[in-house]
Amino acid sequence: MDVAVGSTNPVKIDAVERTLERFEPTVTAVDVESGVPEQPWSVEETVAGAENRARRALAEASADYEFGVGLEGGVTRFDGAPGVTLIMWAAVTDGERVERGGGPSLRLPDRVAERLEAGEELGPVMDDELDTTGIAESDGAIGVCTDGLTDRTTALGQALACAFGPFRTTQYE
Ligand SMILES: O=c1[nH]c(=O)c2ncn([C@@H]3O[C@H](COP(=O)(O)OP(=O)(O)OP(=O)(O)O)[C@@H](O)[C@H]3O)c2[nH]1
Ligand SMILES: [Mg+2]
Repeated sequence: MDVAVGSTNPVKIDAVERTLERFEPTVTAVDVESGVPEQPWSVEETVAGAENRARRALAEASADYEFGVGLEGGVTRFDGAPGVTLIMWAAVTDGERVERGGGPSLRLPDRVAERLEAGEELGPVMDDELDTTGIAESDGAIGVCTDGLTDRTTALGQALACAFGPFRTTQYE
């Protein structure tokens, strides 16, 4: 099974390889535009980014690729909930149908949220606050903010499972 992923971020490629392991996929990174801002600021924008990445990755891959996958991280405010929430969404397409799946979400620290509201992007803000380099390519904000109870690979993998599963099960026929 050949899968084209709309990102070159190794953590996203790893999430796809690990989650789909039982299908023994060949996973290829395709450098595509998400078509949304670097830091999406709503569920709609985040889902749109995931869908664009999935469609564009499949369109740019060679013809024998079966699936395009898009993974997108975003932030949003939810009515009635305090602060700014990190969200992540996956989209999978077979070229006709598109399925979407949501991943874990959690409230970001207020000092991080304030900088996002000023227009900054989460990855660089986390690196700056933590004095790390490339946290978005390893544990991610979700790994740091859960004290390692989960990490970005696992979290994105959960979103992917929810978007990919409907292509495998007969429950939707
Ligand atoms: O979903 C996430 N889970 C996390 O735990 C996490 N930690 C940081 N970020 C940041 O969220 C922004 C949009 O993410 P994103 O989908 O554009 O990813 P990315 O920029 O890392 O890769 P890519 O755009 O090259 O594919 C980027 O600033 C990421 O650094 C996370 N996103
Ligand atoms: Mg990005």
